[in-house]
Amino acid sequence: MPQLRSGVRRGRRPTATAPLRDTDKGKAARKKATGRTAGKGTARKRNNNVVSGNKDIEVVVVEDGAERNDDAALTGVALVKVGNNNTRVEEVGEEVAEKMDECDSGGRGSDKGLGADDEGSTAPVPERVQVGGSPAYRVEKKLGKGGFGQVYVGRRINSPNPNERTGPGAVEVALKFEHRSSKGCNYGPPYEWQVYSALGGSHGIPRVHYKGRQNDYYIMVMDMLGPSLWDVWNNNSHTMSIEMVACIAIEAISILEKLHSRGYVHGDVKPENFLLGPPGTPDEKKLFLVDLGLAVRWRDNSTGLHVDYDQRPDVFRGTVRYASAHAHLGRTGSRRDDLESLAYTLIFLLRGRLPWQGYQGDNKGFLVCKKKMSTSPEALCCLCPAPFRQFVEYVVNLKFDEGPNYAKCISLFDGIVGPNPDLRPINTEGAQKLICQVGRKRARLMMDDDNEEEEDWQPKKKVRMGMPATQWISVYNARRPMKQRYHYNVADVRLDQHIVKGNADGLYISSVASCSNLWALIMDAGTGFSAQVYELSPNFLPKDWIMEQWEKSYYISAIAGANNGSSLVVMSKGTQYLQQSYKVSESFPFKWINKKWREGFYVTAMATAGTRWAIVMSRGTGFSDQVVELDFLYPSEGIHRRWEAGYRITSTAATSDQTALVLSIPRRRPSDETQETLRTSAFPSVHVKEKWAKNLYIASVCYGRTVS
Ligand SMILES: Nc1ncnc2c1ncn2[C@@H]1O[C@H](COP(=O)(O)OP(=O)(O)OP(=O)(O)O)[C@@H](O)[C@H]1O
Repeated sequence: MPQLRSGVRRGRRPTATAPLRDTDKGKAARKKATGRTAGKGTARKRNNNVVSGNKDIEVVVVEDGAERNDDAALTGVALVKVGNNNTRVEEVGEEVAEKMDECDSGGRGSDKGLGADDEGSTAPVPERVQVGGSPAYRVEKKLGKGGFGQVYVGRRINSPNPNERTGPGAVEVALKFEHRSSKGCNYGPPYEWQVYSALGGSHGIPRVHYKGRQNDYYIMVMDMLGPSLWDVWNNNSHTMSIEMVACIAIEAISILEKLHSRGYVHGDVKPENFLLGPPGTPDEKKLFLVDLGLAVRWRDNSTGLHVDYDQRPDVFRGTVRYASAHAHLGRTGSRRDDLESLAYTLIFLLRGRLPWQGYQGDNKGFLVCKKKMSTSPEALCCLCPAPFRQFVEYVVNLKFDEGPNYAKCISLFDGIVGPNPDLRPINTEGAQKLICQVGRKRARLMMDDDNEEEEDWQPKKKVRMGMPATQWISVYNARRPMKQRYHYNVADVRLDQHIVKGNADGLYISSVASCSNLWALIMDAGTGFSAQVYELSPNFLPKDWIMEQWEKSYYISAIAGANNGSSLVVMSKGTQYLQQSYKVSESFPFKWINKKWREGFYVTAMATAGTRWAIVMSRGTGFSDQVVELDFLYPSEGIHRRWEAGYRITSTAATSDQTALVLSIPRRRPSDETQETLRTSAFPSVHVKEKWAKNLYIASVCYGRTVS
């Protein structure tokens, strides 16, 4: 069954006259299109000589194998040819990730990445510390080291009360050192200080008593805590009882609820960042969450509104093993991400391993995210009690701005732990308070005859199922009635005859796609082109041919690639483009796109061949802004959010792993901005006709990954 996506409609509908259209059988048009004939450079494969001297053309060609081809990972090199002569080498892609898991083989501290090379991690820390009006401390044993700082025991020198255990006068404190040259201190004191000022001492967050700079180090004096959950798991032969993990779930959810209620998301939830209180003290069964260096606001402080949705596929924040799939994909962090990371933390503690451990190399983040998306909650939680699966299912299906039902999540695990809170291996006091609060609120709601609390726990459409599927994605725009024609399952040898016939009928190719090494071809009378050429090539893409056509002032208007590596490139005259570049890459080249955006280029065509991507970017497009939605499944939520913000899909492409949609804001808005999308297993031949009947015409089509 096709899955109909409701589209957006803005502005007036034009007064409809019956649209003119052909069928896939290549029938003659019922009426000749508006007097246009195939232009002077008639749409045929041609081999004219190169005309030199066109200074407006910039060519960016990254040939297969000419670079590391891994834009998503680190730096690559692109050959940039300006005009006909000057070739220079350009660095493309900069390191954007803030913290990454560099070695995922397990082991404490080994999965914390950036910052390890900072001067701060090698320069010796002072032997004596006194900052911000604090007492003087002697620096003792090292407690831990992360990507940003190092944490040591601080022992008060000349303590008036040697029994003072906590608070500003405590004999023993934790000292977190960050070198002034470390990545987190580029603009002064570590960002984490601000977050601790806002959150320190709130339920489950340790208190910071003093902070200040001493010589080269920024130093934070905080409550001394005990082992992390990773330490406990590691010291217990890599196991943890179900009851212990269920208690951790209960208390961790209540800590996150409190942190979220203050407008923040933590951004790096993992076993290493949950610490117990110091052993042998009344807090030894109490859970704390540390490391607020990646915390961000999900709620704007001044407006009180949820922050805006965005996706920057080159930005990764967090730890690879536990990061949410949305974090991998560079989506703005929100409450759902902390809960997804908590779910992975719990499963890790319970099962001792996550299915995406062990990947290495430059594209590790990609492989881990792909595995996360294709692992169903059932597979992830097999052998775990049902509440764990229910929790995973709930959190991976949360929407960007959805308020999680924390109390309901806690109640899932409540049945696993013993009834007497005093006998539980982890103190669940905070969660008890939350459940009581919610209970009181619910009682009030029930008196008001309002059952809102329960609504968000109703079964909803599951987004992540763990079952990969490939489909056709077709995009339809409202247009004045016009002639449009499609062909699909077209073998190489049949292409020419369809194109010649279309041209004779006044049609030009507007989109191309490929499925199973057969081509799909959309031709219509609404392109505005005056001439068109095309090339069917065994290469992805045919560089020499493209450069020849560029010299003759043709610009790439549509591209498609087949699994066998061949490509179909369509170049046209009459586009509004002024300059064009393209890049072929092994992974989606978001860094390159980002760089070209800054130079005034916009994506105007995309294609894939197997796992490779080709992106064409042009100047003079008439777009005022552009964004990318990239996902391991059809990014339905992202598209709806972009639609609401005024974007419309302008290019699509998909591999068998990922779908990419480029959405743009046109400088001149059409009177009817209706756009709809459709996902179908077979080419949507019947559906296209239904769309035509509503004056909706195919604007873009591709075949690839839609379901995970
Ligand atoms: N208050 C504390 N008491 C005891 N140990 C602590 C305390 N704070 C941190 N630690 C230890 O130091 C380690 C590193 O601390 P933290 O996570 O804050 O540093 P980081 O550099 O920000 O780490 P990351 O790379 O995870 O961001 C923790 O995993 C923990 O073992």
